[in-house]
Amino acid sequence: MRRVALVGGAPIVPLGYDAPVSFNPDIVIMYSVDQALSLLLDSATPLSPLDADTEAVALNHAHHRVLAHDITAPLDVPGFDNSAMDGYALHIPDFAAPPATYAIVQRIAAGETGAELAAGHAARIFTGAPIPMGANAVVMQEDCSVSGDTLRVNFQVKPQQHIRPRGDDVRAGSVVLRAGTRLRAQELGLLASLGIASITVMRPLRVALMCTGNELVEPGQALGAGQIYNSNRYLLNALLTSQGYQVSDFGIVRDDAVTTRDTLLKAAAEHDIVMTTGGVSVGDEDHVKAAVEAHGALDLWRMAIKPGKPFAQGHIRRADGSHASFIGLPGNPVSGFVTFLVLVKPFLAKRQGALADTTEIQRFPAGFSRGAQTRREYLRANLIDGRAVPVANQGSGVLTSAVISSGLLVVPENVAVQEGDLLQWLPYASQL
Ligand SMILES: Nc1nc2c(c(=O)[nH]1)N[C@H]1C(S)=C(S)[C@@H](COP(=O)(O)OP(=O)(O)OC[C@H]3O[C@@H](n4cnc5c(N)ncnc54)[C@H](O)[C@@H]3O)O[C@H]1N2
Ligand code: MOO
Repeated sequence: MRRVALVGGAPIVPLGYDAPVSFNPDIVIMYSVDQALSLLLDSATPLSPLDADTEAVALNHAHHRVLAHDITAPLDVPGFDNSAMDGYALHIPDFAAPPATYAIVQRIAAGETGAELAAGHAARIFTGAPIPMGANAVVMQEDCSVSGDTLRVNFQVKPQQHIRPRGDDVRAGSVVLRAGTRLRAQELGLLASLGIASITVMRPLRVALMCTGNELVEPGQALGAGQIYNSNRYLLNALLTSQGYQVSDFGIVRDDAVTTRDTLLKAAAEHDIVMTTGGVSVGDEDHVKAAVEAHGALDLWRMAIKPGKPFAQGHIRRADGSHASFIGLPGNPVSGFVTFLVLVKPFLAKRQGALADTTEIQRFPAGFSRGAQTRREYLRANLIDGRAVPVANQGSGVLTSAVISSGLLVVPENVAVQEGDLLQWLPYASQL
């Protein structure tokens, strides 16, 4: 007979407890977040950059995509010594003490090339223009005076000042980006600076998203008694597309066993990942878990996290014997938001073939005190005067808590917090 762990009476897995790796359907264990995360990551097989899981895309379509191969610079950037300032390129013979005068003999704008500059001569030059042969420094126009064709410099000029040397940014032949890099704006700019017009990236993971619940109504439609709008669909679609995944939106799935099963199987046949919201707790109308167990397996269910305790993960078998990954997010929108950021995001990133996130852990002093809790809690909080202060209403259905906060403050399980204790801080800005 199944023993269902109840809130409060659950066999909470203490920190450091070495839980069995396989899910035993007769015993419902509460995994710690760390255990759950390592189970998830261990089970996340990356798409292979060697097979059909790659595609060539133009740079403008590569935002958020993951590089399939290392990128080696085909050229130096900049490709020539150039001026960092609007001013004058000088051929200074001896860098003697000021003042000094130079004959202005040429003018070089960006995109042009100049002639060799003789000793004691100056070239009018503009930012980005090539430094002419012979020039060994640039002075800013506001630092010197011009009279006719003569330039007067009243200060000590340093050799090579304001000259951006060839290869200063990137040297030809160096590896500039590693396979598995997720392309942000700055990586796209760098690739363009190398003249690269299209790149090979991993095909995006195909994610089927469905929201279960008879109470759900799409925005734009009238609400009946007891109904609510489907917020998870929009929240999760945005989270998934912000990471570059290809989302198939299955909309609302009604709470009945057959519809749930049929939709899950159809989604599994055509997608890498099947993601559901709702229906993973212990209620009679929670059909998702049962369908996954019947047509695959749950590898993970319930963990000591707040919000997000009923989080489920597993796989669904396809007709050909392969399987799709299953992610069952709790129905409460903030629980889905938090478990997506903490667990699903790194899982999907690894499945996609992205390099692991190596962002350094940030910590901030707690702006509050409170007793120990058995679940690790991710409080929606703000940084105020250098302290992390949770927003007032932390309900797992209270989406405004995620809107008015700037990140998640992590309160470890079984630890009492004293004001000033350093707690891990996960800013949304680095998450989304
Ligand atoms: N007896 C117990 N009841 C509950 C437990 C428990 O351990 N024992 N856990 C609670 C916790 S914690 C959570 S979280 C929820 C999660 O339940 P489910 O994942 O099965 O989700 P539902 O019951 O379907 O919905 C929960 C809640 O969220 C609302 N919801 C669902 N989908 C959406 C959506 N797409 N957009 C907006 N809101 C949605 C739904 O109406 C419910 O209010 O279970 C607790 N119960
Ligand atoms: O874990 Mo639930 O997400 O506390 O509301």
